[in-house]
Amino acid sequence: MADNTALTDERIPTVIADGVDIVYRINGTGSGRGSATAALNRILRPGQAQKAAGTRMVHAVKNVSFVAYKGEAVGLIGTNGSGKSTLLKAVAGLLPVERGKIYTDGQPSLLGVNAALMGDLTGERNVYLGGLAMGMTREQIKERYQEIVDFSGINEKGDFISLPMRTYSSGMGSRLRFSIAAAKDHDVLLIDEALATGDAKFQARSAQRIREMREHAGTVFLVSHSLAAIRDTCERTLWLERGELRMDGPTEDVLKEYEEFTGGKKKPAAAKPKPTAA
Ligand SMILES: Nc1ncnc2c1ncn2[C@@H]1O[C@H](COP(=O)(O)OP(=O)(O)OP(=O)(O)O)[C@@H](O)[C@H]1O
Repeated sequence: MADNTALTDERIPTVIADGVDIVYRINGTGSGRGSATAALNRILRPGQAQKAAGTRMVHAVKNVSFVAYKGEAVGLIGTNGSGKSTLLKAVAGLLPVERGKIYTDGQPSLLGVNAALMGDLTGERNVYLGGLAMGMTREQIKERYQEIVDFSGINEKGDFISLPMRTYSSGMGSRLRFSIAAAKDHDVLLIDEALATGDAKFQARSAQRIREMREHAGTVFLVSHSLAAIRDTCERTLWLERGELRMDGPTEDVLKEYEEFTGGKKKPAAAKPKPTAA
């Protein structure tokens, strides 16, 4: 019999980012930007017109490299505008890279985009729509429908699932989106802030579901400003700052540095004198 022990111990890479740069180009930041002549110029003389129209470039992600493995939950943190969502969109294949390469094993699903839900439809219709968008069959969705609704907790306070989704609070909307996405096992699941809007009970439930998804399938990426959600869910964290990968390591180590950087957890200050009773 063949000895597979060496193979089972091997870590399987699911996402490889190799020296990735992502640049946004914003047209029409110069003078005459709105005119038809400027638009025609842009088509006929792209090089010249780019200058005249004042095309601005935003270098959102700079030379980022990492390897994520099967069974890992990876947190992505950084201050506002540091490039987290941009990097996630590129991993999902929704944004082109300027330089470098991103390799993925399987189809990554970006939560909230794959579940392309519609505000005018009821929650129930959206469960079907989101399920179909993720490649589930009508029968599979029917089978899991009650489980999805129960997990979302949408109906805990009344029959909300039969109301249009636009009537939901932002927390209710993101709970339903997460529940739909979580109904399927994903090769690579990318979650952008989805947990931050749910209440504490839902956050605990979704953290548990992410752990299950990691066991059953591939890799989970979680972008969040909630360091508690990152701590609960991810054992490894990437810290992006101004588009650069500043740190990649065990969550506790990275969060410690990050908290010091953002001033979230300062070193204990010298004790203030207690006010004396008058
Ligand atoms: N569609 C876009 N067009 C042009 N520039 C963009 C676009 N989206 C993002 N950017 C720029 O790219 C940079 C990174 O933005 P990104 O949304 O990836 O950051 P983030 O870390 O996810 O921020 P936040 O924590 O605030 O959500 C920012 O400077 C932002 O202005």
